[in-house]
Amino acid sequence: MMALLLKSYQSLLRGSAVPRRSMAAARETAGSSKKSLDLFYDVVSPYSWFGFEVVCRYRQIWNIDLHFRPVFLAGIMKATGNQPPATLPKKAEYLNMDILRVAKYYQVPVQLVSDFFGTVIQKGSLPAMRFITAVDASQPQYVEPISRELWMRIWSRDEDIVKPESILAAAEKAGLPLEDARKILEMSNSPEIKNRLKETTDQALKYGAFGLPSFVFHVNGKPQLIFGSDRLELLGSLLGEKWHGPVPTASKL
Ligand SMILES: N[C@@H](CCC(=O)N[C@@H](CS)C(=O)NCC(=O)O)C(=O)O
Repeated sequence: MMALLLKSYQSLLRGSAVPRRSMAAARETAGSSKKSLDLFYDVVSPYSWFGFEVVCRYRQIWNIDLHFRPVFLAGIMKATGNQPPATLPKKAEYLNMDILRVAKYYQVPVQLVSDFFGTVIQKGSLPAMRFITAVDASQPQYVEPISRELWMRIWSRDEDIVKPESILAAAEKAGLPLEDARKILEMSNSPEIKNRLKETTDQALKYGAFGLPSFVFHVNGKPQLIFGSDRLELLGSLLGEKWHGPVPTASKL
């Protein structure tokens, strides 16, 4: 396991992880019947969690080749001059209701955080998103469960996601062996991983992202961006697929 981990880290250092976009373009031109969909997300964002869970549910139904693209939301906000919506008091009031309604409707166990400013704005998510990026570079099969466990911490149980022990606890819950998790945590502070997260964030910005979740798919080689977990019906329609509600297995297909 560790040998595998080191091998993928070495290949990352050699730069073999860089041309990820050209791989997606190649998949499209190869005429694969699977539709490629990039999901740009940050675990600091509860709406990203909604989008993440619903597209995971639709992966088989829509025959999607789903690519998790961890990014840094604060970087997107800074680069675009956007503000987290909840920093506007009236919006924050509304969002506190909206998030709980959507959580129930989408069946994702989101709860409000007790200290929005301290948790989301001040602490943020940089160490967590660097860790997910390092997992993506070394053991990508864990990106989905680790992202989910980090969301469970911050947006369901109101727990920390930036301390090393918090990240390791999430990794353990996701089934990543502790020894691997420690190595990946160390690797997450390397310039390569910092750059990789920055590159993915820049890529989202190039597609036109200003917030999260952002979904990108390609039509005739042209990227199409969709913002929001409330635009999944539209996303399905653009992919030529049918929307069966946020919990498709529970509905009549
Ligand atoms: N209506 C969208 C809202 C998504 C949203 O508010 N995302 C936040 C992060 S949690 C964001 O990046 N907002 C940027 C903006 O609203 O301009 C949804 O339902 O998903």
